[in-house]
Amino acid sequence: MGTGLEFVKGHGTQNDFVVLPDPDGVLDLTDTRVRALCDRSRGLGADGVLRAVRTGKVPDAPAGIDPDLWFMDYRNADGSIAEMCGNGVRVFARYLVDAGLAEPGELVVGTRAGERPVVAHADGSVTVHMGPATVFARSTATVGGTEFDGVAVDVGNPHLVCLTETAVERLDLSVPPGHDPVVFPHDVNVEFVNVLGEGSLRMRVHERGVGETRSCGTGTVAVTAAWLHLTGRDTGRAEVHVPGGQVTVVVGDRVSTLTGPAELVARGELDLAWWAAA
Ligand SMILES: N[C@@H](CCC[C@H](N)C(=O)O)C(=O)O
Repeated sequence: MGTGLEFVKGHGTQNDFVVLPDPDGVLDLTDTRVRALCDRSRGLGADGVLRAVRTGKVPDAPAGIDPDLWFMDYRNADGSIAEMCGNGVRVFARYLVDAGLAEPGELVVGTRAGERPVVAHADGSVTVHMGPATVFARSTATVGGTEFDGVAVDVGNPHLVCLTETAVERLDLSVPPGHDPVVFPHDVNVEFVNVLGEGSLRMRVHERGVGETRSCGTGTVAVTAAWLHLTGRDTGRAEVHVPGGQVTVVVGDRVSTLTGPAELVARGELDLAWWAAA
């Protein structure tokens, strides 16, 4: 490698990220630089940025996370910070293993939602222990003047899940769905879901801080929890089909798991002059 800034590009079910290795926490990752990196015309293009930094070097990391753990400092494409990213953690784990920073198998990743145990499987897929998925309210979303009933779910970050009979392919998600700011004071990720059969869900998502994406890992956990809740159950399993692929979600009493693919597609260097000007 030369003198530029190292990056890795990866995706999980086509939710794509730029990984920036920064073990000592010295990168000045401003929201302007995140926006430039994620821009698909003037940057590398991505839904978000994952800075790989030791937890002890992150001043705003939640208390109680082992300072030696690798911390996923997640940023949305608009530069905003989010608590958690389910597809991002899978890509992050693959990056750590690929870079020799973690052994394949079981590892733990620090996130703003807390520690997340992960299993990096030999076939390239990754299982993430996502913590609890908590249904906390009923609310509504509006798309093109039509109101959809929804269930509010906390998966470390906020989600509004709308199960609907309208084919999700028909919805216009080019603009953010309307939502109730009293229920979601910090904005929200909104999912629309068709039930295909027992344990089989189809989802589209409009992500806070990004726009429509081809997948959202925390969203797949939220839609499974909401579907179970609306069918009178607290625990269960679903295959969730998203535009970018398919993942498996198991919602348990205290913890949910998300299993799906994670692929690294490129590694290279950012031009230092571009970075300085960004
Ligand atoms: N794509 C992610 C979620 C990323 C964060 C989200 N946009 C938010 O602001 O909460 C996932 O895979 O979970």
